[in-house]
Amino acid sequence: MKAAIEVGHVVKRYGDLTALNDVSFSIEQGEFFGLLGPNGAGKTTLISCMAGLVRPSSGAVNIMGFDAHGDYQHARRQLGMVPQELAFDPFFTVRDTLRWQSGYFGLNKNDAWIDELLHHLGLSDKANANMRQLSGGMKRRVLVAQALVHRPPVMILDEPTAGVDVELRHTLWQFISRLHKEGHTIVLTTHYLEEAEQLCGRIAMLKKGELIALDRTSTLLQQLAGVKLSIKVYNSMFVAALPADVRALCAQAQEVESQKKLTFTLKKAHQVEHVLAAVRMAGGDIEDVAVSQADLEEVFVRMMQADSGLNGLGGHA
Ligand SMILES: Nc1ncnc2c1ncn2[C@@H]1O[C@H](COP(=O)(O)OP(=O)(O)OP(=O)(O)O)[C@@H](O)[C@H]1O
Repeated sequence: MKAAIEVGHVVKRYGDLTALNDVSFSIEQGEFFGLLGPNGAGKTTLISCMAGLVRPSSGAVNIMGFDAHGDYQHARRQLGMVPQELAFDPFFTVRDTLRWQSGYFGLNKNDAWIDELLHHLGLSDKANANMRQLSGGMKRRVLVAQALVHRPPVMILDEPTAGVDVELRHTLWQFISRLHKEGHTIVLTTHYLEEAEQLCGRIAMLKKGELIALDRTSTLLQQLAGVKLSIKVYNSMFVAALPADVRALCAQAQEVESQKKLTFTLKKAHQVEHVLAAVRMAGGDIEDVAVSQADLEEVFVRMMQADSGLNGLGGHA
């Protein structure tokens, strides 16, 4: 079976800036795939390459076997894209907006499907409202409907729930999950790691234009996370005396009301005792200890701040 999306050695340069540096991976049909990375990592550039909106400096993207640039018409038909930006003709009604988009794909009798989309996105009673009369959240629902008017097998969502209220987020995810169950391939960029953790089967992480991790969500969590150990200490002068292996496990050190809170990300539970013993040996006066399962947020922060550990935090109170 051909891949839903094949990204092959994609490089994108803007002048001196390399926004994407030799990125390669493929997404199978039917996957729910997450693309994560901090601001400026290259996520939007990459999905714009997928949608044929940005031309790679070198390399290529294929959508269901069609070159996103060389065969734009065919590739675009396979793809529904929900962009970050809200951009509509304010004088169009919701229905006109969706009819216009259908016409772009040569679909002139698409009202039955448009009605279905409006229904599932809770927009039926807004069908004849002008776009400018809609709230931001409603406009975002129309963006989703617009991406789906031509029933594309592959759907790309660029931070679809940014700034959206809880209810809409819930409605959207219910609908997107349904599409996924029906066999659609879904690619999602998000800053809400919780969403990615719950929804995505695999996750790719981008950092400064490079692909730094790509794995099943569960594997990524197992391999890189594990246990989170937080300790509160009165006196943190001891930090400098901690052995290097323990310092390297420290993901975060912060001041909380004249106390120091150190957070360690550990792969195995038995390391908890090792860290606590090292803190005591170094003269740390432990006030409180909390152990919990690490989540994707920690994996992400850790990977993005790779080798930071206690460096730069000085280890002083
Ligand atoms: N048209 C452009 N011209 C010049 N530089 C650009 C252009 N588009 C993006 N960039 C730069 O490329 C880099 C990657 O940007 P991109 O928008 O892809 O990141 P992102 O991961 O989507 O970030 P965010 O989470 O903030 O949306 C950034 O440094 C950005 O400033």
